[in-house]
Formats: sequence, C-alpha cells, structure tokens
Amino acid sequence: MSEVARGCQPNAQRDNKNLMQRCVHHVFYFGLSGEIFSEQIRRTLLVNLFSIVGIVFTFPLGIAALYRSNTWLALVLLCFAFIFCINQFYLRRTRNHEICANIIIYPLYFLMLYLVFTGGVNGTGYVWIFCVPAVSLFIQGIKRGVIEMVIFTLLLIVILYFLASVYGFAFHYDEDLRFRVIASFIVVFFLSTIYEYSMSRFNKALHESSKQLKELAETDPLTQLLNRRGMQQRLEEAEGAELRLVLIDVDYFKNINDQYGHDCGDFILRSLARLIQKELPEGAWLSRWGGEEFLLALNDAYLGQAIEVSEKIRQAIEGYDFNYDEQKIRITASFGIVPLGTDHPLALALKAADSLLYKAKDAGRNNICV
Ligand SMILES: Nc1nc2c(ncn2[C@@H]2O[C@H](COP(=O)(O)OP(=O)(O)OP(=O)(O)O)[C@@H](O)[C@H]2O)c(=O)[nH]1
Repeated sequence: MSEVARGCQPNAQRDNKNLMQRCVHHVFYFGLSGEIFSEQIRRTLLVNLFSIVGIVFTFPLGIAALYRSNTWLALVLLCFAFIFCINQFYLRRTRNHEICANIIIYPLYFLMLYLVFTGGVNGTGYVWIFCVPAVSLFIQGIKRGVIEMVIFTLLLIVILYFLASVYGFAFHYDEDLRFRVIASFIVVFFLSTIYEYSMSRFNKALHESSKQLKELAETDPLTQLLNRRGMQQRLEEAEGAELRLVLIDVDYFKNINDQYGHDCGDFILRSLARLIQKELPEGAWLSRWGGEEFLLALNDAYLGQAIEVSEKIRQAIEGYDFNYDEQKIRITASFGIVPLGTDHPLALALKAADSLLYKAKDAGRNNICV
C-alpha cells in the first residue's frame, strides 16, 4: 500500500485496529509494556496463557464428566478450573508470575497423575500427560523443569507399574500400553528439553549482543566515556532528581590541532578524559558531549560541592603536562555550572550551561561561571 493510500485508510478501520491491539495488550499482557521481550513480560504472558488454556480445557471437560455422572472426575476438573480462575485474578492484581506459575504447575502435575491413576474417561486419561514437559520447561526454565520432569517420570512409572496392582480402584493398563506411554512420554520430554535448551541459549546470546550494542551506542570511541546519547539517556532516566550539570570546554583547542596536529588533539582529549575522571567524586557521570566539550553530572550528594569539584578539575587541567612526542603541552578549560531538576528541565539547563560557558570564555577563559 502506498504512503498516500495508507494515509487515506478510513479512521474507523484504524480505530478498530488500535482497539484490537489495546484489547490484546490488556488481556494477554495485562497492560505491561516497556523493554521488548523483557523476562518479566515474557513470563507473565506465558503464565497467563497457560492459566487461560487451563480454564478453557478443565471447565468444559468437568461439565462433560458431570453430565456422564463421573462425579469424582467432574469434581476434580471443576476444582482445577476454579484454581486456574483464582490464579488469573491473582496474576492480574499482583503480576507476581513466580507464585502464579507454581499455582499452575503443581496442580497440573497432580491432575495429570490423578488422570493416569484413575484412567480418566474410559482409560484415556494418559493422553493429556504429553503436554506436561513443554509446560513445565516453559514455566520453570530448563534446570528446574528437567528436575521436576525426572521426578514426574518416576512417579508415572510407579503409578503405571506398581500402584495399579495395589489399589483395586486404580486403572489397570495393558502391559504394552504402559510401556509405550512411558517411552513416548520420555521422547516428548527429551524433545521439549532440547527445544527449551536451544531457545534459552539463543535468548542468552541475543541478550548479550543487545547489551553490547547498547554499550557501543552509548560510548564515545575516542575517550571511552559516555557519549552524548548515553548521557542524555541517563539524565532523562533521572528525571525529577536534583543534579548539577557542569559543562567543560577546552580553551583554544583549535590551536592545539593547528600547532601539533589532529593526532595530538586526539591524544589530549583521551588524556583529558582520564584526568577529569580521576578528580570525580563517587557516582558522578562524565560524558564527551561534543568535540572538545565534556558534560559532568553530579548527584544530590554533591550539590553544594559543584564549584569545589569543578575548581579541582580546573586546577588539575591547568597544572598537567600532556606529554606528546617529547613535547610538554599545557591546556586550560572553561566551566559552566547549572542546576537540573523539576524546576530546571534538561533542555533549559543545557541552554543555560552553554551561555555560562560563553560568559566564562568572554571573561578570559580558564574559569568557572555559575
Ligand atoms: N583532534 C580533534 N579535534 C577535534 C575533535 N573534535 C573537535 N575538534 C576540534 O576542536 C576545535 C574546536 O574549536 P573551536 O570551537 O573554534 O574552539 P576553541 O579553538 O577551543 O576555542 P574556544 O572554545 O573559543 O576557546 C576544532 O578545531 C575542531 O576541529 C576531535 O575529536 N579530535
């Protein structure tokens, strides 16, 4: 569809699509949003889906069992439908997917073992157990899921091979059938484990590489400090906190490039980044804001000390010999200090810092303007 045609899409149609998306978001994700594929969102979605599937299957099957006068089975199934419903409400209210996962998985194990033990309807109870490995590994993760599935398999063997002969009311399985049930269950368990293992490795690799990409996107390659984007992101995340911003600009840097060459300029920027870092108090963020400009953010513990910190940095720069190609180079820098907080939004604070810097330059450079 062309851009023009898309632009002409009737409003009602677009509204319906948005409404659908909002409904899906509300019903399946409980309105959770944020980082795509975050573990919290993924787990909540999975637990929610399994809970819905649980209700959708156990409730009608419970009613069907009641209709057939299979009272015990009906009671058990309806009980489970009730537990899954409660789980839905609890998950919706608390978003605690860990507790809700346990509310799903342990009753599910019990229900499956009960169906195998009693045979369910006409000895077909065992057909449901093949969904258990997938659900268990999805919900519990690879390590816990495998341990629980090994225990579940052992319990299955005990029920199929031993309990039936002890309890008269247990369903008696034919020799061939019980062997095949166990063997095919182990195959499903094995395949589900391989699938979950490869998925978790893939997710881990994806997570690692997206972390590396994020770091790369937020790091200045020359100085290895935060770049402008990284700093801006941190400042936006700290919205509302009281901070002090210090904009630092090297004086007459163009002359350095012209006199000693661009490589020397780069060397000085790298050394300067390390020099400033040494003078920083704990928890301060330093970034390369642009060419020969650095932006420093001091948190509320150092609000009153922004001038002292800046003065220390200024003196350190002024007194430092940058040794390049057996030449000692001296530089100075100018500083602009501004507050950042609820009364001083980022854009305005940066503008103010910029004009203070100009003032500092106008006043002869190598000084601090507040
Ligand atoms: N070597 C090097 N130079 C850079 C880099 N980024 C910016 N510059 C140079 O920094 C210089 C900045 O020059 P100006 O903006 O005129 O400022 P200045 O010479 O420092 O003068 P004042 O700021 O007024 O004291 C320019 O020559 C840029 O080419 C860089 O990554 N490496």
